[in-house]
Amino acid sequence: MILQLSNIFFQYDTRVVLRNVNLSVEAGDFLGIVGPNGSGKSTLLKTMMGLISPDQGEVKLFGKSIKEFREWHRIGYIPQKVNSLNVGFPATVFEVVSMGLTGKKGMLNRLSKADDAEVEATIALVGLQKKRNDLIGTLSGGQLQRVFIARALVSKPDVMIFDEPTVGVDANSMESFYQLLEDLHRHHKKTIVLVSHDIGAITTRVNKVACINRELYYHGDHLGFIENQQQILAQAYQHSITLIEHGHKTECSC
Ligand SMILES: Nc1ncnc2c1ncn2[C@@H]1O[C@H](COP(=O)(O)OP(=O)(O)OP(=O)(O)O)[C@@H](O)[C@H]1O
Repeated sequence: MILQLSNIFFQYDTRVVLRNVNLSVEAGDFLGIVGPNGSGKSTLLKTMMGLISPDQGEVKLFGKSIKEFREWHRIGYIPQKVNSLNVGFPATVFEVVSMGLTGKKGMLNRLSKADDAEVEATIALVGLQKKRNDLIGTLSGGQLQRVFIARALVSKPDVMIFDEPTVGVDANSMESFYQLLEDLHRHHKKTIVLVSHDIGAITTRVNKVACINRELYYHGDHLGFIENQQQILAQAYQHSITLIEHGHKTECSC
């Protein structure tokens, strides 16, 4: 078992965001997590990564309680809004991808020739060989996203966790992004967890789906989700009401 969340409750101040969530990720899963705006998807990922602690419940990574877990290089996390990060930072593609190894080796250790070769191979894997020496500030949104994927990938994680990776990426790059994920899953045996708004796009690519709106409404095989999609989404989205207030349209999932 790669990841196990048991009876997770979490609230920001008085607002309950996760209620009794039980979710597991097994080796070989390609899990898509869907749900309305503000339904707790990012909070769920942050809980998985130990960035926030649940008020109740237990998180286990690779069979170990998250409190004792230290092998963070086994998990590659690509946070939301990679594209809006400060890309004025004067570093090349090679340098940024190399940073993915410093966590594993420690900041003060120089990279060996073998490490450099690993960085080169990872840059090639995401299709950026020609951009190797370019400053990241000169890249398109789709290319920049690949740099961050390579940075997460270079330490050879077993699982890669993506939070809304296609936001700000154009349609062509999106298609090649999904192809890259498929390649990582199928040929490089990576377990993948992907949060997305784009239900149609992901349910045809993943093999498991979790549908959340604070509580979990579905977790299982993607075909089971597709078959019962209308019913599951109606239940999960039933509290997502659109309020018209003073002429402004406000999405409220409450
Ligand atoms: N740091 C925070 N402090 C207080 N409330 C927060 C904080 N972060 C998120 N929230 C609230 O918690 C709820 C869940 O947010 P979260 O970002 O987990 O949802 P999401 O499903 O990822 O949303 P989206 O699809 O819009 O990215 C929202 O109502 C949000 O406003």
